[in-house]
Amino acid sequence: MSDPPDNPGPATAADDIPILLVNDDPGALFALRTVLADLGVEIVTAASGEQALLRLLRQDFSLILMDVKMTGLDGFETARLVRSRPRSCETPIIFLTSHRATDLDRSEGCAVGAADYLFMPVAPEVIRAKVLSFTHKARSRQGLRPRGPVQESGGELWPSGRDTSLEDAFSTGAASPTPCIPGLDHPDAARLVLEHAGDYVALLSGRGAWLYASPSYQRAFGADIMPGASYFDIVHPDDRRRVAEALTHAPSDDAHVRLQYRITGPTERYLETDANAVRTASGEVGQLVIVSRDVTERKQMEAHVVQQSFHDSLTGLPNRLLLMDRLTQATAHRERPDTPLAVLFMDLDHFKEVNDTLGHAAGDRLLQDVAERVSSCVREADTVARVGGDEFVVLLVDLRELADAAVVANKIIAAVSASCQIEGSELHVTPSIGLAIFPSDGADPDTLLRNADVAMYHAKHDGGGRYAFFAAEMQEAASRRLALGTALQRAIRADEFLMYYQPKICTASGSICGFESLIRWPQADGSWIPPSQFIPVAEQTGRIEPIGAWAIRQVSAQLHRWRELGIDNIPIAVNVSALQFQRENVARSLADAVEEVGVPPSLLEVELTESGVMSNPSQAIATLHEIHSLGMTIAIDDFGTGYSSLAYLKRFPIDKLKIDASFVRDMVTDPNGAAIVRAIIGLAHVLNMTVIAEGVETAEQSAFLVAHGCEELQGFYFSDAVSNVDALALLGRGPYTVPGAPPRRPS
Ligand SMILES: Nc1nc2c(ncn2[C@@H]2O[C@@H]3COP(=O)(O)O[C@H]4[C@@H](O)[C@H](n5cnc6c(=O)[nH]c(N)nc65)O[C@@H]4COP(=O)(O)O[C@H]3[C@H]2O)c(=O)[nH]1
Repeated sequence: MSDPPDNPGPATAADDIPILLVNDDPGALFALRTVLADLGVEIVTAASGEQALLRLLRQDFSLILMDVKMTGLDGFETARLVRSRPRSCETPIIFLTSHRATDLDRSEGCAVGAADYLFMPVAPEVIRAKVLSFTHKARSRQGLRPRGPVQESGGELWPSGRDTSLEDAFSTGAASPTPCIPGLDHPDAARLVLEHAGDYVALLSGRGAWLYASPSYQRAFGADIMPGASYFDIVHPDDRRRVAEALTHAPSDDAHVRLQYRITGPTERYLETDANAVRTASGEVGQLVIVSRDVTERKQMEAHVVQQSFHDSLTGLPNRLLLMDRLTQATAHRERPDTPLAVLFMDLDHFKEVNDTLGHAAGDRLLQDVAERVSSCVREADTVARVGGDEFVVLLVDLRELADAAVVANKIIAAVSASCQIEGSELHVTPSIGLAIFPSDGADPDTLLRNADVAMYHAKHDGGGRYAFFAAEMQEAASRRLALGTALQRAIRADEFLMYYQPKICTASGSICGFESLIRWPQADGSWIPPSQFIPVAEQTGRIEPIGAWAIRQVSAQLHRWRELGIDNIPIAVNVSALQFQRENVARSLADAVEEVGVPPSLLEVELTESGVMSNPSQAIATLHEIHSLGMTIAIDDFGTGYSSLAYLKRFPIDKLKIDASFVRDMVTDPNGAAIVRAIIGLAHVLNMTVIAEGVETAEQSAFLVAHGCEELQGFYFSDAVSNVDALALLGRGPYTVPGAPPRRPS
């Protein structure tokens, strides 16, 4: 390689087109020159943008490596002038800049036609590779370009409109080029370049022994780097073979092989390495140039992002996304199709009550606890995922036989049902589990999950704390529920419901002391869909609100019509579902409905189920007081079927307890049933409440209830629920004879 003369003569042969290094920092120019010294490329230097343009007037270059920030003409401005000149408009320019370069710098560089950007500090190998790549390209283009000396002047050098004052400025004041000191072996040069390289740079023998390590490598791995020692000693044992194999395939051209691996040490750290091989004449790897950087933080960040995207943040379990992926893998690549694969869909019974009574923090703690318990019941290869609030899915992949799925389900039920201490409270929760088996219950992940969910619904419906295998009939039932939900939507829009009224009989007088409104849904074929079927579906599908609002309006309108007929002392009870009751504005909507038709609120009785009120007693107490303060009567329906807290019962403004029909049915035959009924009546009276019994079908039942002090009776023995017209007729008839009640004197 020869230094360029200050006053170069005719352009060099195209085979040997020099490159131009432009930098106003002599130290940087020196370092660059040194790095590129042994590439066999002629190097010309310029200490400013102006000097670079001057050089371009005299000769062509295969590549310009130019600093962006220079005093005088900066890199971008110089590039613009280079580009505006037809002779050099295609000369590739690589900008060298610091890591602090802003995106604005980058876009400006692109605008002026930067071929590449190198951010300092940069590994010498990278610069060398780039330079080689561009000079190769220039060589291959050489035949296409007109050769010959560069003309010093004339319109073809710069197009018209150029800044001639600039041209004049650098063509006269030509600063002398930086003196050139050749040789990579210059100790200062090597130190200057390599000490400032941010990456770790090393030269290894073909067998991986250290030949050279940059100071940065030495700082990081100190004692491990010894002459003759193997580079692979710093590579994690599990990654050594892979790294060694990859390095034997390292390319020797301007490409490189990139690999990531762990390094030895007390903590897990990762290197990312670009490797080039220097091959012998026979093609063997003679030496390896490796440029590495520590990417541990990046890997940790990536791992964190993956963890976040595929795992549930509360329990750390796989989320639905990861579950679906595992399920897809498991069903698509079944290695042993003869071994069953089971999907367990699990939901906690009454989880909402834990959340409502103990708060969300306790609920979260419980979910974490459940996650651990379920995970402890399955094998490593199985997957436990959390797919919703209190919903978990277990994918069992390694079952010997189908019955094992039931064994695991039982194990999970036992583990989850064991009591646990959460924030000072002892909790008992039970799970309901549905099982679906691949492929008989579903050949794809979606169907399997859906059917396991359907089976879970059945397990819950049967009382919870149990499992159920999916059966085709369940799907039919689920489809029926779905169809019912859709039909309900249509019925709401088409106003297809009717309100019926069942009388309540006063045991003392035998007269009707009120009605319970009961919704009816007539069908085109003359049949009815009972509310016990469609009200739960309406609750599950979010359609209970419009139905509940309709019922309240209907009852208010009925009360209004009767008042117009002079009947103003017969209250009507309306059923308010648990979901409706939990809405913030339930008292307001009740008040609005009666106000709208001018009916006194005292004529409206509100029937709430025991479980609806007790699921969140602290919230219920406020709502109950609100309703009560409006002047409405409050009755607790189905009393005895749920779990009432006596402490709350005392504090609730409840007027009436309604004994559930199941107790009424059993009480005359079952001593326990009788005891329960007596206890409810006694409790109500102690708490100053009235008692009503529903489902009274026989004279015997009536007599028992009357004998124990029950004030009101309701049931088929007296009357079924009837239309509003028939209800009016019932009001017109005389009092009922109430079995067990003392005979009345004729009035
Ligand atoms: N075996 C027997 N049954 C008797 C007897 N007397 C009355 N019944 C039935 O027992 C149920 C009593 O209503 P509920 O406990 O409030 O239970 C109601 C109530 O929870 C709900 N429901 C009915 N109408 C409405 C409504 O408008 N809104 C809401 N949210 N729920 C309603 O649907 C449930 C069932 O209502 P229905 O099918 O009308 O069934 C009614 C009624 O027809 C009897 O002597 N023997």
